[in-house]
Amino acid sequence: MLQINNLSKVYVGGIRAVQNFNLKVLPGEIVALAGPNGSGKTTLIGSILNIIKPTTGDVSYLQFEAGTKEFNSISSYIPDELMLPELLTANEYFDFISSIYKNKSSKSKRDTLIEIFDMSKAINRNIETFSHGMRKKTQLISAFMLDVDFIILDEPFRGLDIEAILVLKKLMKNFTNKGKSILIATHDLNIAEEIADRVAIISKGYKVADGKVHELLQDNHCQTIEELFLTVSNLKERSAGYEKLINNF
Ligand SMILES: Nc1ncnc2c1ncn2[C@@H]1O[C@H](COP(=O)(O)OP(=O)(O)OP(=O)(O)O)[C@@H](O)[C@H]1O
Repeated sequence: MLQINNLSKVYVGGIRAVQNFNLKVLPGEIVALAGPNGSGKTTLIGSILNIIKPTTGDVSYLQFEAGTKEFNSISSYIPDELMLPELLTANEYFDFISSIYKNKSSKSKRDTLIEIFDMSKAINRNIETFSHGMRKKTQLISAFMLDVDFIILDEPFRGLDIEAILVLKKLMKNFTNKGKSILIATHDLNIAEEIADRVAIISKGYKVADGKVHELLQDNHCQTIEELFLTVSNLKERSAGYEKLINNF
């Protein structure tokens, strides 16, 4: 189980990006993390990856603390930015990732992923020649070819075509059906509702909702996940205000 315990982050200058945040991602679960711009998602993910040092609190998976060799060897991460080594071919990049994860990388999984993401013809080309979607697929293949216990995905569906979206949804379900865990950060609430077992909403650094979507809708007297998001993020009044502005635009 991935566990974020009472995590807070105050940046230099006093900005409180994350405040007393707790979250569990159980084996077999997909949890979606959503929140308005600037609400603390990136800070939280950075803390899980040990790129950002929390002011208080910690992150662990079973007995392994974030930042340890053990923690890193059982996790993989796909960032939203498509930063890849441009002068390597996709195949060379996969070799490189495999060499880091050593025996945790599977050649047969890699071949299957290349096939189902329709990348067979591209893998011997330099990444610098890839489109946005091909870069995303390259990152997804590099994460799902590994035998890790949990994956963190930042906006994994952004820029993928319809077929790749369907493939990714199935892959994610297949991964968690084996008792593994996925945390995705996304602004796409419809996909979050469709694929996540639980949704956690962060607003101004605080966790303001965490649960199954149908239960959260009921508890907050909301009809849709968008309405829920605006309600728990305290943005409902603002949204009524800008509706007026748009009507008079
Ligand atoms: N390095 C930094 N120094 C100071 N403040 C920062 C730093 N990084 C982020 N912040 C602040 O922390 C808060 C949370 O930012 P964060 O990037 O975690 O939000 P986010 O939810 O990922 O936003 P978005 O959806 O726009 O990507 C914001 O107020 C932001 O200005």
